[in-house]
Amino acid sequence: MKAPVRVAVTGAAGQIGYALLFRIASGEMLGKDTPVILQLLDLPQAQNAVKGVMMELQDCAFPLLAGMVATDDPEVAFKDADIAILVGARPRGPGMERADLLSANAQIFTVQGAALNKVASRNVKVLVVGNPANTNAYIAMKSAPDLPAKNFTAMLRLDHNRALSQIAEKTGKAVGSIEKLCVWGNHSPTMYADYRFATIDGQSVKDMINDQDWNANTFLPTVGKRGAAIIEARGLSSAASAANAAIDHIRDWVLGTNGRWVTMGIPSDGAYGIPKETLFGFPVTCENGEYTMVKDLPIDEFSQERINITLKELEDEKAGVAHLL
Ligand SMILES: NC(=O)C1=CN([C@@H]2O[C@H](COP(=O)(O)OP(=O)(O)OC[C@H]3O[C@@H](n4cnc5c(N)ncnc54)[C@H](O)[C@@H]3O)[C@@H](O)[C@H]2O)C=CC1
Ligand SMILES: O=C([O-])CC(=O)C(=O)O
Repeated sequence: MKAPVRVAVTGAAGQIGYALLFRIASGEMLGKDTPVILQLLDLPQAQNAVKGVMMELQDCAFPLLAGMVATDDPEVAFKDADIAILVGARPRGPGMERADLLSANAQIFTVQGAALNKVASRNVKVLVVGNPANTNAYIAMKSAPDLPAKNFTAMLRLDHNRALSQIAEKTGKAVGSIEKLCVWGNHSPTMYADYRFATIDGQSVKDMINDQDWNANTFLPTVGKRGAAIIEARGLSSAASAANAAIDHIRDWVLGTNGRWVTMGIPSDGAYGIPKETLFGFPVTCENGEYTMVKDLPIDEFSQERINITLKELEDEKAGVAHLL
């Protein structure tokens, strides 16, 4: 048995928290040989609800659950954390865009970035889920100057998974057979899900679909507006699929992807003309606990236009929070 891994989860009493914690404790995120200690953060008024979730976790008798802490203090929640999943933030309701949450949520991430900086493991892997996820991850990263910037990531995996399923449906092939898909940019309707490089059993997905009208007018809007469609249908934003994407993101980062591409929101190193440190969705592969961006992909005119639009939105969001940093 390995040593326990300290996993901090914020927003532990929320709906994503409820779909996430049991799967982490059962070993689905870090493997069936890795015990975990859950360090749960939520607001003071949610502490009772967190206690209830902890009682249920206890009642599952998970052999891998080596300990639990509940707190409203980020410096307690992040103490020596190896992994920090920052979910706690306000979700949007019908008619809102994720960027509308910026003023409500931005300050959460200055405080939590500073707390991570002070008390977390120096190798902590941070995943920001709370919206707007890219800019919140950027704020946390800038608020934690003593931690490596590369440790701060934003969740684009739900978009990636949504795109996989749309392509599987269109081609009639199995989701698991699709390789080399990626989603560029912001977790917002401007994201650019790109199947130009994707293959199924070695065959080009672009050639199989061969329908640019479907790409531009059906696929991209469906993936880009899926979060809003779920809010419309459920009256609440996605929770189980978001928790599932968070599990996928951390599992792949920690345990590796065996050469397969996945999408992560990561600080740019300047590649593809994306300014350094911009938290942007890129194709990556993961190995030995590190991600590596897939470089030197050709960007055609349509793709460049889409990338410019999502970049512009991120730059505007960044300008909007400059006063906090
Ligand atoms: N990146 C992505 O793909 C996705 C992101 N989201 C976002 O995730 C966030 C959480 O969503 P839900 O769980 O559905 O919301 P929720 O409202 O059910 O739960 C949020 C929880 O966070 C807590 N919280 C609020 N401020 C906090 C703080 N400063 N510290 C610690 N906890 C705090 C609340 O008390 C609540 O328990 C939202 O911002 C939502 O928009 C949701 C789906 C997908
Ligand atoms: O749409 C929302 O507000 C929640 C979310 O980020 C998603 O489902 O992609």
